[in-house]
Amino acid sequence: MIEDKRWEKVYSFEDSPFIMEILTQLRDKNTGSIAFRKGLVKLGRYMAYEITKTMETETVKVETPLEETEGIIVKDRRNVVIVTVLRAAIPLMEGLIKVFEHARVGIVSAVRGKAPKFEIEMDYVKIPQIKPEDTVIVADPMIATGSTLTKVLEEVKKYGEPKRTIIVGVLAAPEGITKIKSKFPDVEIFVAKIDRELDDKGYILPGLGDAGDRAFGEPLKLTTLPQVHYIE
Ligand SMILES: O=P(O)(O)OC[C@H]1O[C@H](OP(=O)(O)OP(=O)(O)O)[C@H](O)[C@@H]1O
Ligand SMILES: O=c1cc[nH]c(=O)[nH]1
Ligand SMILES: [Mg+2]
Repeated sequence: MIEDKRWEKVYSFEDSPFIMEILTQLRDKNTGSIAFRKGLVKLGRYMAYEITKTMETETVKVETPLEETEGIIVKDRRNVVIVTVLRAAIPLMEGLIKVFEHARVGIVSAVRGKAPKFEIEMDYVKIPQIKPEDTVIVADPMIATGSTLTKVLEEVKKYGEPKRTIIVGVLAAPEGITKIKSKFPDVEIFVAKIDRELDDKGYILPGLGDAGDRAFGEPLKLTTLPQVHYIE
C-alpha cells in the first residue's frame, strides 16, 4: 500500500498488481453484474488482508503436536465494527467480513441527490455500540464528492468513540477525500486507487460508473410510470 502525500493517512493499493487487475475488470463497461459483484467481494477480502498489516498483534504460545512455540494473533481483528453503506457496499462488506469474521455490522442507507447540492437522504440507520477498543470500518466503494461518507461519519460518531475509524473504498476522487479529511482529519482512508477528478454530475473520472447500478441493476423510478388509479 502507498500513502498519498497530498493528505495524511490516505492509502491506495496501486502497488498491488492483483488489486489493480481486479479494479481493471470492474472499470470495464463490458463487465456484467455477476463479475462486478464478485470483483467487489474480492477487493473487500484483499484490502482487508492488507489492512491487517496495520493492526496491533499479540504474541501467544502455541502447542504444536511436537512442542511449544510462539505465534501471534491479530488482536484488533477481534474488535471490528463494519458499517455498510447501501447499496453498493454490500459485496465489499461480504469480502471484508471474510477477514474480519468477528465483526459486528452496522447498516445505513444513503441516497445521493443531484448536483450541485448532492444532498444525502439517510432513512435507515442500524449501528451497534462502538467501544474504545474497536476499529470501525466504513465500507463504501465510491468516494466521489464525499457527501455520503461525511454524513455517514457524522452519524457513526454518535455511537461511541473507537480506537480507529477507517474508510474502505474502491475509487476516490481527490475532491471527496479533501472534503472528508477537512471534517474528520483522523479518519484513515484505504482505496484501491485515487482517480483524476469528478465530472459535473459528480461521477468519478475515469471511474467505473454507478457502482450500485452496476452491481444490482438500475432501479425503476415509479414516478416515471403513468399513475395507476384503483377503484374500490
Ligand atoms: O461521495 P458521494 O458524492 O456522496 O457519492 C458516493 C456515493 O454514491 C454511491 O451511492 P448512490 O447514492 O449511487 O447509491 P447506490 O449505492 O444505492 O447506487 C456510492 O455507493 C456512494 O455511497
Ligand atoms: O462515480 C461515481 C460517483 C458516485 N457514485 C458512483 O457509484 N459512482
Ligand atoms: Mg448509485
